[in-house]
Amino acid sequence: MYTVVLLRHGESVWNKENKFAGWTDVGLSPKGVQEAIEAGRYLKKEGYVFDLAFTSVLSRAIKTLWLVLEEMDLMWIPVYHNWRLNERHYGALQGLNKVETVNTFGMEQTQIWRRSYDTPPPPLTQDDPRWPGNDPRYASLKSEEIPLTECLKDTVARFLPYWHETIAPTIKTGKRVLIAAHGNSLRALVKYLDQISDEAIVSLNIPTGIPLVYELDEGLKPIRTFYLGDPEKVQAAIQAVANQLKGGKK
Ligand SMILES: O=C(O)[C@@H](CO)OP(=O)(O)O
Repeated sequence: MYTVVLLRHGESVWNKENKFAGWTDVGLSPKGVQEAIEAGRYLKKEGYVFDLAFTSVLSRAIKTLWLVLEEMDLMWIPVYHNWRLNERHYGALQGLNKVETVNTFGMEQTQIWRRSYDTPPPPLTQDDPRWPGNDPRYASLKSEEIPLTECLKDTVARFLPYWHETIAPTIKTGKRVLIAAHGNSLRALVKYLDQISDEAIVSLNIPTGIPLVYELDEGLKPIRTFYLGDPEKVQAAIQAVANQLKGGKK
């Protein structure tokens, strides 16, 4: 049996302000820093150890991983960064407040952009300052790999090659792996591992800063999955993510 731990970054400044972030490189809020430290403490207390870690190229996931590894006395393990673990690109919604988006475009449309499997938000144009193509961390990407927007289906499509080519083979060598990433890149992985349908994935939400443990069989099929934390608090945190559009006028 293999054990892999997935961790969404701690609360970001834009999670706190309830803004769509996507590939915007926002940092952790003070609460997010605390969540990451507590996740590290909890993992250590429960006896988890990692041989290596994977993360995105976005600071909120990297910083979360740093804090976790510091708490676990594991700052020395190899860490691999890859853009394929980035958050889903939120297109022209990046930077907009979620409730204000509901007020402008309506709940139904906003919910489709936020959670439908295959309808992406409106795209950026390449002259938009939010376009990632001028950012040096994406310099090695082909232009067709740099998203202008993404639905979850697109995130699954760009994430899975990294899973199949790098992460899954690493797990199969027996290495104990931690993946620090984002709400929607982890939803993409959970969808794949648990074979969740396109319809059911709409209502799956992942809370910030709470380790999600997967015990996998030899073929990397899930045997048991659980969050490390008080079940009531975990449920409340999941519900809070689901409720982020609430409070709008339409
Ligand atoms: O803003 C984002 O990039 C994501 C994660 O914070 O938001 P959501 O949960 O609405 O998909």
